[in-house]
Amino acid sequence: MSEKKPGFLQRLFGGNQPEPTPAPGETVPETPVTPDAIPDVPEPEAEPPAPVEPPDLAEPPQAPEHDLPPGPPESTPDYIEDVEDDLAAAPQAVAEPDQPKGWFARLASGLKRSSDNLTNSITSVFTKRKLDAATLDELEDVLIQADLGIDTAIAITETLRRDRFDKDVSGEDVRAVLATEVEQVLRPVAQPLLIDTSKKPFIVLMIGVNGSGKTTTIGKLAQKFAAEGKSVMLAAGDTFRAAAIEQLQVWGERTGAPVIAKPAGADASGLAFDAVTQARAEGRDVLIIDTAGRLQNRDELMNELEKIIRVIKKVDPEAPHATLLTLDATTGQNALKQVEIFGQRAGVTGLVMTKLDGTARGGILVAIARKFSLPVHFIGVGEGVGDLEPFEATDFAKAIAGFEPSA
Ligand SMILES: Nc1nc2c(ncn2[C@@H]2O[C@H](COP(=O)(O)OP(=O)(O)OP(=O)(O)O)[C@@H](O)[C@H]2O)c(=O)[nH]1
Repeated sequence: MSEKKPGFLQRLFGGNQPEPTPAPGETVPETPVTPDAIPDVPEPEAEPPAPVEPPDLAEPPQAPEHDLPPGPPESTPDYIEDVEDDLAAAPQAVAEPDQPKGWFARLASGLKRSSDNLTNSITSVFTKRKLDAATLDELEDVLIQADLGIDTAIAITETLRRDRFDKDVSGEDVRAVLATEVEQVLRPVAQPLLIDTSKKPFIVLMIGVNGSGKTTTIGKLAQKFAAEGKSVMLAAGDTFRAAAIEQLQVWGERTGAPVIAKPAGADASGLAFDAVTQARAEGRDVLIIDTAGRLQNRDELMNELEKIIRVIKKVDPEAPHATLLTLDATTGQNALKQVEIFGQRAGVTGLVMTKLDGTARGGILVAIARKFSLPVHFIGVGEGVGDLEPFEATDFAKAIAGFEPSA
């Protein structure tokens, strides 16, 4: 699935850098990505999800808020048809899958803030200096501040201490060691999401904190699976927000996947049950279930998530076959807590890291990989449908260390 087009190297450090997505919790003052953006440590207090919110500005086109009449679940409820009429008249805000750049260029471009942050700091530490203990200490600080995690920071400095102590070391030498170490950490977790076609449907449950990119990722995945010829169904399990239901309907329209939805405020477990039953009856290949965003420290919301999973298991005891946690890279260290708690409560089977384009803290993925060894299936470096790709350790390691793919 990974697309490698020629010509991307020139754009690696590229001039036509898109305006980075603002990153909540960044040290650099920025404008928030969305109203739902999650602040960094200390952990924010959750606002209980509101039944109706105005749509995110950066989301796909949103119809005006509708009063959603109650009714039985069905593939295309009447109120959705009204929404679709409105959407048809609205401009399409979701990026078209036309991607002038190759994937590595987009990855490098997206990770540019992270890699600039690292490479500039490394360069400032290694300006014509022999490698001594003080320099190694400084380097360790730089690596920790880049969110790579203490273990990785120590591994890198220990390698340098062993091989290069008291010798001239350039920033580029250090970046090479960094790339090698990061790749070693990431290689075991870079695993594709394998769809077991013997499951009809293969059920993917998408979970994560508010605004982490669940719905957008579902849309991007639906597009990928549909392009592979799979028959996909979506379930609008974020029943807290009418806008989220509509957002998923837009993705359903775009990808040709029917969307099981209920009016906002409906019971998410009931919706999941109906969706699994219907997808099974229709012999669908893949069912992707959206869920409302919830902070991991909100016990009652985590209980609700556990209930959704119990209800899914009533129809298929082996399901969900994949429980994917979407992590917003801009949340930095808080992502470690999210993996831990969602893992305990919901049995996360794999990770998707989004918004790597909006942060200088992409190193957090390395810390997460080392600590949890959970598969990382996909990373997102933009809002467009082509900005989600299977995760590849070598590409990521080279991009974050500021190298070209062939280096
Ligand atoms: N820059 C950037 N933005 C992204 C990426 N993935 C998602 N987004 C944006 O992040 C915002 C939130 O995405 P959603 O998919 O609505 O997040 P969610 O987790 O479903 O949100 P809730 O339903 O509120 O929990 C939207 O504006 C997306 O376009 C990414 O990889 N890069």
